Amino acid sequence: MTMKEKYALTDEGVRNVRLGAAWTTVTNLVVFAGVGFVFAIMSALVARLTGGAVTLGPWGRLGFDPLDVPVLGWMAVLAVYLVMLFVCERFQYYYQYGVIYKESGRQRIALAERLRRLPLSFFGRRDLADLTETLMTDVKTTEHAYSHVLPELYGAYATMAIAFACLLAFDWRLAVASMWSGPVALLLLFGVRSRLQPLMRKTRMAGLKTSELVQEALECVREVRATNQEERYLERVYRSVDAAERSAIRSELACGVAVNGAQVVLRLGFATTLLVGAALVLEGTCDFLTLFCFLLVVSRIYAPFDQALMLIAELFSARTASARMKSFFEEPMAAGGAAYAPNGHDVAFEHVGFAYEEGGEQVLSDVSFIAREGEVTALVGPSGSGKSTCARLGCRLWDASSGRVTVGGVDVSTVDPEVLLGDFSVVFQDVTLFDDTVMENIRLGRRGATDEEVLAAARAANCDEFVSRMPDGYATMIGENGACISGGERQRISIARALLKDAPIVLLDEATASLDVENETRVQSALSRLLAGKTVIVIAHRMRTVRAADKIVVLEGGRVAEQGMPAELLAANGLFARMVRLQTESEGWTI
Ligand SMILES: Nc1ncnc2c1ncn2[C@@H]1O[C@H](COP(=O)(O)OP(=O)(O)OP(=O)(O)O)[C@@H](O)[C@H]1O
Repeated sequence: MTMKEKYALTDEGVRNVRLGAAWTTVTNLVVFAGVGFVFAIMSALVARLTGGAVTLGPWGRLGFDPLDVPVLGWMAVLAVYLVMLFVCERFQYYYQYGVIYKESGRQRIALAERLRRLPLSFFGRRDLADLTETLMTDVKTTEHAYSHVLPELYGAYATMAIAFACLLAFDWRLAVASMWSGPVALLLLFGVRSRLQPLMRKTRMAGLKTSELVQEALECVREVRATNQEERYLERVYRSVDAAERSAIRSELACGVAVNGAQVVLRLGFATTLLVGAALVLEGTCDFLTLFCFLLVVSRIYAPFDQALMLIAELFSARTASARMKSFFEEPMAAGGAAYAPNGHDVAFEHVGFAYEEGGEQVLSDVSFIAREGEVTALVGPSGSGKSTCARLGCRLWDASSGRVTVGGVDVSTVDPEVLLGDFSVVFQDVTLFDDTVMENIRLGRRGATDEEVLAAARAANCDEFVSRMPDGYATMIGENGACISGGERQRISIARALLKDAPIVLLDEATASLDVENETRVQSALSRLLAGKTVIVIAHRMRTVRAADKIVVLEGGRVAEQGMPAELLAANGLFARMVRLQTESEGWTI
C-alpha cells in the first residue's frame, strides 16, 4: 500500500511527509556531527595525556590532530555548526509541524465536500456521533500522527541506514554489534501489530458508543426528563464509560508492554557494542578510541529511534482513524450530470419501488402518478403509507430502487442532486434552523437575496408578528436549531425560505401542521401566492388542507390505493372517502 492510501493523505501531504522525513534525517545527522566534534577533541586529549600510548583512533588514520586547531578556529567551526543546526531544525519544524495543519485542513474540507455529495442513504446507515467523530477526532488523530510520527519514523529509518553505512566503514564488527537491535526492535513491534490493532479498534468503538449515548442523552433530554428516565439513562452511560475505560486500559497496557519491550531490545545494542568492543580491544584488533567513538555515536543514534518506537503505537491507532476516513471516500456518490433541461415541471412517478436499505422492507411498490405543473397534487394516506418517502424521491433526496421519477420528462437519477434541488422549494415537517439570525435563516432559501427580498418573503409568510416581539427583530440570534422558537414559528420561517426561493416545484410536507387556526389561515394565503402556477405536491393528514387540491393520490401500504379529483374519490366511496368521514366525525369531538 502506498503512503497515500495507508494514511488517507493528499498528494501534497505525501510530499510534505517526505520532506519532513528528509529534514529530520539531515537534522539527526547534523546532531551526530556534533558528537563527532566531541569525539575529535576527547580522542586528541586522551592521546596527548597518555603520551601517545592510546592512539588518535580514526583521526590518527587521517593524520589529523584536532588539538592543533586553534581555539578561535574551533569557535568558528562551532558557530557554523550552530547556524547549520538552526537552519536544519527550522526546516524540519516547518515540514513536520507547520504545513501539517494545512493538510488536516484540506482533509476536513475534502471530507465535508464528500459528505455534501453523498446520498442520504449513507446518513441513514451512519450515526451522527460517528460522523462527527470522524470529522473531528479521526482527523485530529491522523494530524498528530502525520506531524509527530511519520516524519520522525521515516527520518529515523534513514538516519539509522546512513549511520550504519558510516559505522561499517570504521569497523564492521562494531557496526553490526551496535546496530542489530534497531531492526529487531522494529520487527518485534510490527510483529505484535496484528494483535494491538484490534484492541485499539475496540477501544475506539467503545469510545464512540459512549459519545453516541451522551449525544443522544443531550438531544433527548426533554423526553428523558418527561419520562423520569434520568437514572436509567445515566446507568447506561456509566456502563458504557466503564466498558470504554476497561478497553482503553487493556489496549494501553498491551501497547506499553510492546513498546517498552522494543525499547529494551533497542538498548541491548549498547551492551553488545560494549561487550564486543571490549573483546576486540583486548584481542588487539580494535583501538580504544574507535570503541569510544562507537559508544558515543550509539548513545546518540538510539535517541530518535527510541522516540519513533514510542510513537509507532500511535501510528497503529492512526491507521484505524485513517481507515474510517477512507471509508467516506469509498462511498459511491449520488451520480448525475449538470445538464438538465426539463420540458415543463410535471413530476411523474413511473412504477416506482423503494426500500430504505438494500434488501430491506419495501416502502413503496409500483407507485405511478403525475403531479402536473399548475396543479396541486395532494398525497394522503394513513401514517407510514409512504407519503414523505414519495416527496423525498421526487427531489432526489433518495434514489428509487426500481421504476423512475421524472421532472419535465428528465429522469431525476441522471441529474446532479444539487442542480435538481434548484428547481424545488421544500417545506418539511421537521424544520431545521441554524444558530444564526432570523434574517440569515430565511436567506438560506436563496443565497444572495437582498435584505428587502428576505423581509418581503418573511412578511408574506406571516413571520412579522413573532419576529417583532424578538429583542433585535430580524437580527435576533435564534440559538442552536432555533431552541427558542415554537413549532409554528419554525414552519413560518421555513415557508418564508420557500417563498424566497420561488422554485417551480413546491413540496409541502405537513406544512401547516403546527399552526393555530388564525395563523393557518394567514399562512394559507401566503402559500396560495407561493403555489400559483407551480407544480405543487402537498402531504397532509387533514382533509381540510387537501379539499381544494386538483388531484389526490391516496397511498396505502406503499401502493397507490386510488387517485383522482377530490369529488371523484368521494363519490367512489373508497379509502379517501372513509378518511374524510373519520376526520369529519373527529372534528365534532369534545373533551
Ligand atoms: N429514513 C428512514 N429509514 C428507514 N425507514 C424509514 C425512513 N423513513 C421512513 N421510513 C419507513 O418508511 C415507511 C414510510 O414512511 P413515510 O415517512 O414515507 O410515511 P408517511 O406516510 O409520510 O408517514 P407519516 O404520515 O406518519 O409522516 C414507514 O414504515 C417508515 O417507518
